[in-house]
Amino acid sequence: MSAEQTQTQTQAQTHRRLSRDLRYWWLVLRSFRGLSPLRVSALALLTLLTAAVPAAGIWLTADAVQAVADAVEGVPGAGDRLTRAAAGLVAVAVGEHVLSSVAQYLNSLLQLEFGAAIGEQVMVKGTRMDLGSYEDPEAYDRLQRALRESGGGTAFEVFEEMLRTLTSLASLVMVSSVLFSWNAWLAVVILLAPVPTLAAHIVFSKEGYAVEYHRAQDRRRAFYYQDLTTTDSSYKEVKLYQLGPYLVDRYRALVQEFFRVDRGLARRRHGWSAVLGLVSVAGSAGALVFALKSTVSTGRLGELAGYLQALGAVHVAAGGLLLGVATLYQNTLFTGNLFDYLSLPEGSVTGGTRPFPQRLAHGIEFQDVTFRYPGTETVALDRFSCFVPAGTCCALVGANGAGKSTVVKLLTRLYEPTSGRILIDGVPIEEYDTTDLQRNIGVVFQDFIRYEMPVRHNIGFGRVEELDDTDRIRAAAAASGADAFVDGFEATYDTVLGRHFEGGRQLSGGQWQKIALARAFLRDAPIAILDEPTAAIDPEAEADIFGRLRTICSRATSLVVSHRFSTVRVADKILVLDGGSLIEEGTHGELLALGGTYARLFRLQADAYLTPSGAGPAERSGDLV
Ligand SMILES: Nc1ncnc2c1ncn2[C@@H]1O[C@H](COP(=O)(O)OP(=O)(O)OP(=O)(O)O)[C@@H](O)[C@H]1O
Repeated sequence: MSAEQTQTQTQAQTHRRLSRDLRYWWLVLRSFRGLSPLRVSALALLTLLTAAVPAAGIWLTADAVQAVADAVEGVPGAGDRLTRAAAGLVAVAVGEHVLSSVAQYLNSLLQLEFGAAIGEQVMVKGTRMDLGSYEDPEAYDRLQRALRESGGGTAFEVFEEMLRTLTSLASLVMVSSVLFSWNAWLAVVILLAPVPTLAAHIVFSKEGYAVEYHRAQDRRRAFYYQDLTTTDSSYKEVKLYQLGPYLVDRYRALVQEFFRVDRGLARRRHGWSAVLGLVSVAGSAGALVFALKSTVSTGRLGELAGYLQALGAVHVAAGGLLLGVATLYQNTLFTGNLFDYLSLPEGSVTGGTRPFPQRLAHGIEFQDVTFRYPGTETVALDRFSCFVPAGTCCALVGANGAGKSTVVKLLTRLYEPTSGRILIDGVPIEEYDTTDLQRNIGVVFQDFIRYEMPVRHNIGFGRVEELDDTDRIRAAAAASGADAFVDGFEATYDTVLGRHFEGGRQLSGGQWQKIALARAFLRDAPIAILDEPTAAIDPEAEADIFGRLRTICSRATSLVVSHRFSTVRVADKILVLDGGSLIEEGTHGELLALGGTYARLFRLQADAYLTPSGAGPAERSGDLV
């Protein structure tokens, strides 16, 4: 590439970066829209007013010192000038104090308001994102980077730095006009002195950000190792497999690598800052000597006092500018993570306007559905077709990775099929209003949530608008068998579950699962999906739930994913998946008679239970289907 092309490319990059930064600044300012306009404008005005303080101070100091010198010489009127200048200096000092006290108060209020608003926006956005954004590592990294900014602290700092930079600039301009009115050359030297240090700060802030950006995965890994050694859910395994030292070693290796890179950066940053800072110091010292010498020839002592104060004022304003620009640059990049996240496209899964039926009349149909997870080549479903008649209970079985949960994700519209169609009551699924569709599906996922909240919420979240309807919550708990233990709690449905909060009560795995089932039952929706709903529930309770499933989900068309044949056999229809395709379907009896995969696996599991001694059922059959 020629030097000219490289230059053009660099210019284009700079241009792109600048317009991106301008966009982020605009987004930061726009985020203030919902906050108190009076507070925002008062803060901006007060902060900018403080910019006039240094120039006024220099002017008045020069006046006062000259008046003192003239008074000593007995120049007429010098005493009055001195009184005026001294009064001016006092007024400026008091004014600055009042302005900055009020500005600090407004600043702290706005910071609280801003943090709360951004935190809320991040949460709302999280609920609107596609599942793909959570399951794709790159998108998840972006999400995590944004979460780190979700307190709004960095974005607010950008606002503060914009103000500080503007104030410092305004202050420099005003000080310059005073200095230029005295001596142009001296003004130039004083003003340029801080530039080299400024340049070093900007360059290294940029490098620091790039380093942090590229290590996002490793940072997350380090947090993960920390998490494994400090959370209740992983404690038992880490302890008994003695994983502690290994995890600490992995963590240490990562942070040592961070340290190695950061040390290199710190050496260069501080080395260059020291060298370039020396240039700045030399500039200021030269200006000082020049000011002293020129005062000898002009005899204007007031101006000398002004120069000396100006050196300090320029140092402070340039420092403010330096800090403002450097931190503004770095924080703009970090806050970019937040705004990039907030402006991510929402819901690639598109829906229509058709309301979802209260009860299915025909059924659910998958027609030649193929699905690949975004960013992967693996075909999770391969021309999958099936029909689940309305009002029936259909079971999905298949080996691990066969595609069962993927069917659930497509039916619940968490993903869109790559090709093929899903019809509900003969209508393509995308014609239904997505929110309405999701409201009309009661689902228990394999990895359901254990809300660290009262039982009422854990069950009531099935119909959040009816959280206070204790009778319905009780009925749902009775349907899943959760009432048996909840009624035994002192605070019954107001008992807080989990261990994270004070007074929380921990449940067993099976009890949690019954609570999750109650949540889905409460929904009383036309479609019920239970993805491995009873894996942790004892066989007696499982038989009871499934024996009554039709009564519990009386209006529903249900889809049950299970590895347990005792659960599966009661279904009206069983779909057997293998490698993302449907390989067999029928009732339990029909599939046994067919003598295919289902029959083989059923017998394997049944034999394992009937084997009098030796290997236990789990060992013999495992999770074969
Ligand atoms: N989020 C994802 N991103 C990429 N690939 C995925 C994702 N989830 C699942 N897969 C892949 O899709 C295929 C089907 O997975 P799925 O979870 O549907 O299987 P399953 O039948 O439910 O398995 P199991 O019985 O273990 O729950 C598997 O090959 C799996 O590796």
